[in-house]
Amino acid sequence: MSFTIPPSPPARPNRCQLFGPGSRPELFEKLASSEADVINIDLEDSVSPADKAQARANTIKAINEIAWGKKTLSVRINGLDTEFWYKDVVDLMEQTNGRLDLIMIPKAGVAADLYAVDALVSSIELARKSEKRIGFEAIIETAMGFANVNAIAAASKRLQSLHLGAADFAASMGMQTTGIGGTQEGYYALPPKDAEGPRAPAYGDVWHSVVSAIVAACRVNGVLPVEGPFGDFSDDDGFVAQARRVATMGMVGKWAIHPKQVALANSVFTPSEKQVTEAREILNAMEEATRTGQGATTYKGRLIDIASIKQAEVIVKQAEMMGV
Ligand SMILES: CC(=O)SCCNC(=O)CCNC(=O)[C@H](O)C(C)(C)COP(=O)(O)OP(=O)(O)OC[C@H]1O[C@@H](n2cnc3c(N)ncnc32)[C@H](O)[C@@H]1OP(=O)(O)O
Ligand SMILES: O=CC(=O)O
Ligand SMILES: [Mg+2]
Repeated sequence: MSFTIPPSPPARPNRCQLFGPGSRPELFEKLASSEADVINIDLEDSVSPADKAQARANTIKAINEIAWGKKTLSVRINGLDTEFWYKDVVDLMEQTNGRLDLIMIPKAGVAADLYAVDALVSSIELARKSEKRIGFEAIIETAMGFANVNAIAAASKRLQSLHLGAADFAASMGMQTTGIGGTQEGYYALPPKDAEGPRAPAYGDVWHSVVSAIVAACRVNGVLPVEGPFGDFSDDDGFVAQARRVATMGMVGKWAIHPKQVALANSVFTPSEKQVTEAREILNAMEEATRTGQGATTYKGRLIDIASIKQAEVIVKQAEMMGV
């Protein structure tokens, strides 16, 4: 272990973040009564420019009037290159009653993007003598954000989670796709020309490198790594496959852009009974090994050692936080 110990991320469940446009107030009660851990009301890309002011007003009313229960409540503001974002922040902070938990910053490109929002939020909190400190979420969804992900993850003490936004990321990288997340038709390899058997394509994971970069940046800085949208809400199997891939890589949750995706995300990001039982058995086996002076032993025919304790603890801690 390095002498530098990374901070722990916020200890709250973040398995599913359900999004709804601020311009569709008829959805707000449905967001509040969903099973998602986090609710994101969107003022950005799901709201047309002509609706921005009304969406902001709807959102402020909803934050003040709807019973959000124990949900973490977040609003995605407009990008820092627009004329909308400063008023999003000022109005949200000055006209809500303390129920808002997080502000989501889209298209974060450099650490100073978070610094700028932090300065504005801090000034408003000081002016209002606010006891609550608003947290941040930021989306990595541009080539610039990818290139600067480590600096962005370290940019503000308010930052609680970093997200991959596959749609904008694909556009910014110049990727040849219009699909939002998941397996991409063009990203495959074929067996060599003279290999035996059928020449079936093997699809690769086009998001792998950016997911890995986000997870590492988050783990170094005590921030939660979260996957963004999966646009084809008719494809449950595709959603689950994508969610399982990123859960295996260390992400803690995923967005839902339709209510039918909430249960899918919750099931993937809640450790299963089998995983928890196995993790507890590994901890017991290692306790026994330690008692008899061994650093390594076997569990179900495979090696486990002191590193296995840390792996098993990840799953047990997740299960305890989620009450399973
Ligand atoms: C790339 C990005 O930036 S993604 C993040 C920003 N995007 C968003 O926030 C989009 C969020 N999602 C939506 O706006 C909508 O779900 C859409 C446009 C995709 C589909 O909307 P609809 O055509 O109304 O969906 P559909 O008819 O299947 O809805 C089924 C039911 O779920 C409800 N519903 C739909 N979307 C949502 C939602 N996001 N949250 C809660 N409930 C919802 C509908 O009101 C409907 O309820 P009902 O059965 O009581 O009538
Ligand atoms: O904001 C999300 C995205 O995929 O773009
Ligand atoms: Mg986006």
